[in-house]
Formats: sequence, structure tokens, C-alpha cells
Amino acid sequence: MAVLSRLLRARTTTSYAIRSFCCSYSTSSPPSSSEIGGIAAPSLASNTSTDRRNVQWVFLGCPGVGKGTYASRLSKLLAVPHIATGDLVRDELSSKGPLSSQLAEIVNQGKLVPDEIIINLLSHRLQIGEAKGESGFILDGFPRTIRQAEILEGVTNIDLVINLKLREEALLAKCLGRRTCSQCGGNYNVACIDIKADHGNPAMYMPALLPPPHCASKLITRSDDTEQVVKERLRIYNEKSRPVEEFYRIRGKLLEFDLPGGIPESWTKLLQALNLDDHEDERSATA
Ligand SMILES: Nc1ncnc2c1ncn2[C@@H]1O[C@H](COP(=O)(O)OP(=O)(O)O)[C@@H](O)[C@H]1O
Repeated sequence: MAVLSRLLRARTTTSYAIRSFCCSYSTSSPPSSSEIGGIAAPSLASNTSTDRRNVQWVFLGCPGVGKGTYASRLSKLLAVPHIATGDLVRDELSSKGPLSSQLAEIVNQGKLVPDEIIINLLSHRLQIGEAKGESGFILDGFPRTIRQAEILEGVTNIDLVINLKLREEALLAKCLGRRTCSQCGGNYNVACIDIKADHGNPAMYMPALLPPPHCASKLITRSDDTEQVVKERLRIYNEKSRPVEEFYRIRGKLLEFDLPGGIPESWTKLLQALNLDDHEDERSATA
């Protein structure tokens, strides 16, 4: 991981040409896979075997789709770190370090942070993980541009990219409904999405995820979750991040996943799509 973090940094701050990448993150043969709906979903066995490196997955999807929710659940299930670049940016903002005023302005306008800054934050996070003995990762919010995807491809192999999808009309409401408990850090959503079936689209119901009573008076909203800023983030996603889906689609790494409804239903279906449903049963049985 230290090598990965150093290479990431070198790759973006200089014109460093990476000729080879040889460590446990090198180009080992891709994990064995089973075909699901024409998409190669990894078999867990290949990713957890000790003679291979751990999973290296990426989550893509519009703001509000739920990348953080599902990436964090998978990270616990697979025992790999969930690394969200949005969280790294928010940590930097709250640290009041030298970058924070520049970052605040960018984030509060819904714009993307320059690649150099994001890669430095990510490299630093990977180095800390290395020191703690972490291996593998589930990236959430990175890469968000073709350039970031190319930089990542230049330094390591990504096994799988999960593209979470939700109907457009639900995304804004879900962003505006997000709340975090300022004390325990728990994430909730006060929006209840109830879309009727129309024009061949099925109905969709996502209940609110309400906080427990002890968090209810401590809820905060992200400063960039206002209607104007979310609309700008959605516009930027379509302009800069949508092409990243195609980048991975043509490389045969993209798993498209339409969220069918609320978390219990979507989680079960996501595990099935990833061939991980047996694994969760085993975990609960041995817990
Ligand atoms: N990979 C990235 N490249 C550039 N900016 C980023 C990246 N990841 C996060 N950011 C910045 O952090 C903000 C919050 O990111 P995130 O929490 O992932 O938001 P979202 O809910 O829009 O997916 C983004 O709007 C952007 O300003």
C-alpha cells in the first residue's frame, strides 16, 4: 500500500512514468469470476485466499445514490477499508489546515477539487492504512474524472467497479434528506421516497432512515447538501464522472446495479449480484 500511495502521488505531481508496478498490488491475474447477467462478478473465494492480494473495488454513482452506505457495509463484510475521498476532503476542511479555505470554496460550490489535492489526500490516507497493516480497499468517490481513472490504472489493478444507479427524481430528495449525528457520526436520511409507477417504470419506495431518539437533537446537514449545490454536483457528475463509467465498461469491469428500493432490499440484491450472499450467511452464522 505504501508503494501505491507513493506512486499515486508521483503520478500526479510529476510526469513520472510508471514502467512497472511490482509489489503485492501488481498485475496479478484478475480474480476468477462467474457471469451474472453478462457481467463478471468476482467470486469471494478468489479475493479472500491468502496467496492473493485483497479486494480493490471502486464505487461509482451520482451524489445521493448511496455509495457511502453500501461501500461501508461491504467494507465491514470483506474486512477491507472503505476510503471515501469526500470524507477525506471533509476531514481536511474541519482540520482548518492550510488547504481548508480553498477547499471550502470549491466544495460549497459543488465543484471538483483539483486532482493534485485529491491524490495527495488519498496517498496520505493509503500511507496511514499501510502503517496499520491494511490491505485492499473499496474506493468511494474516486476516480471521478477520466484523468483520475487513468492515474489509478497506471498504478494498480482495479478488480471491479460497482455503478450504483437510482432514478434521477430520487437523487435530489435523498441528498437533501441526509443527516449526520454530530456526536456518534451515524448517517441517517429523513427523506421518504415514494415514486408511483409510470411510463413502464416500476414504483419505488425507499423509507426514511430515521435516527434513534438520542441522536435526533444532534443532527447536522452537510454544507454542500443544498438544492442549488446538489443540482450543480449532479450536473458535474454528468459532465465529468459519467465518462468514467464508460472507461470501466469498455474494460469489462463495470457492474451496473439499479437500486430496487430501501436498504434491506437493495443490500440483499447487491450481495446476490456480487456472489456474496453465501458469505454473509456464513458470517452471521459464525458471529
Ligand atoms: N475524486 C474527487 N475529485 C475531485 N473532488 C472530489 C473527489 N471526491 C470528493 N471530491 C470533493 O468532495 C465533495 C464531496 O464528495 P462526496 O462526499 O463524494 O459527495 P457526493 O455526495 O457528491 O458523492 C465533492 O463535491 C467534491 O468537491
